[in-house]
Amino acid sequence: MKERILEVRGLNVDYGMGPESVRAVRDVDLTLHRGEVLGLAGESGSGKSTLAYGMTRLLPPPGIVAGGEVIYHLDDGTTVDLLRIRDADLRRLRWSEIAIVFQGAINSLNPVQRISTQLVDVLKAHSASTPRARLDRARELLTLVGIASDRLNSYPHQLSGGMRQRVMIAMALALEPRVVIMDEPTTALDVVVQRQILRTLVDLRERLGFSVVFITHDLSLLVEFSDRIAIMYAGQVVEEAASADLYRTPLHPYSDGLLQSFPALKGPKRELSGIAGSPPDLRMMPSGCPFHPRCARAMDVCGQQTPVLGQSRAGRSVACWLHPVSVG
Ligand SMILES: Nc1ncnc2c1ncn2[C@@H]1O[C@H](COP(=O)(O)OP(=O)(O)OP(=O)(O)O)[C@@H](O)[C@H]1O
Repeated sequence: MKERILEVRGLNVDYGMGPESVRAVRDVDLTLHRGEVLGLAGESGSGKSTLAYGMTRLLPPPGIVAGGEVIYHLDDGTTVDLLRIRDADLRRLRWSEIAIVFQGAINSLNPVQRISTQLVDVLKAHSASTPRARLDRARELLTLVGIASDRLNSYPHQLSGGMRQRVMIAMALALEPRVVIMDEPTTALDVVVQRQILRTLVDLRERLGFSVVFITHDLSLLVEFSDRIAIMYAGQVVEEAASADLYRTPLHPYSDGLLQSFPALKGPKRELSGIAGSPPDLRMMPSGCPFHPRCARAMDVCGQQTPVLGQSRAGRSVACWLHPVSVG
């Protein structure tokens, strides 16, 4: 069996407290294995970023983790719950074990500092090497992500958007983390540049052996670059499958709708249909399956009872009454 590295169990995240609160992530279970790329997809507002912030304890207020655990498997075989360890211990794990590149990170480079200074700062904060060794490492990191090392002395504005994104990836990889979490890192870039950057990341993953959680609303990118995909809707994971299985035979009508929203990668051209309607307001969630008001295949049970994510009879992981969970 593949080695687990990060396990999210029963994670609930709320915005606000008391009667006004909304649940933006509901009872999410996810497992990331060593060396794999796990894609997280869903329309805007489905809770992808909230999940990523929640599991790494970086939620800005009024976000609150309302329950669950996030088990991280250390190299020595022991585990820690990221939601419960001390702040100081968590800080030690960030960057060195788990690196996170959040939405808009491309704009978080300091405009008045050279790339060299910013890369060296990350290295300085976390490792005790000499200035010379840090500079060499910064040069090496740039080369690793496909930027000529003579750009080390550039300022961010002297680099294209794609290069700035590559610098962010270089920073994330600086301390050789075992897990890299990326939230829509490439949406500000055009499709060709996005693909090139993802290709670089996936190639590096193969060479360096880290695992990736990659978050985007662009399912076509995930199908191409991830090993497994989890689909989120209204804060819940509604389907999880190997990328190829999801692409060939999506089981949840929502996954199917998302796939119908982009052109086929291979094979015959198909009609693009998308999904009618919009995601529910979290303050007024529909009864039963949250997707049923938009679902062309909804049955009576869908408005009455909430399906849970479980193994269907075919051994696939889906939360939908069309694919009842096998019992026993
Ligand atoms: N500060 C906040 N207060 C209240 N609700 C919030 C807050 N931030 C996010 N939400 C709600 O939580 C839900 C999940 O948002 P989130 O940003 O995690 O979704 P997402 O799938 O990452 O979307 P996107 O792709 O647009 O980033 C949304 O319904 C959003 O309105």
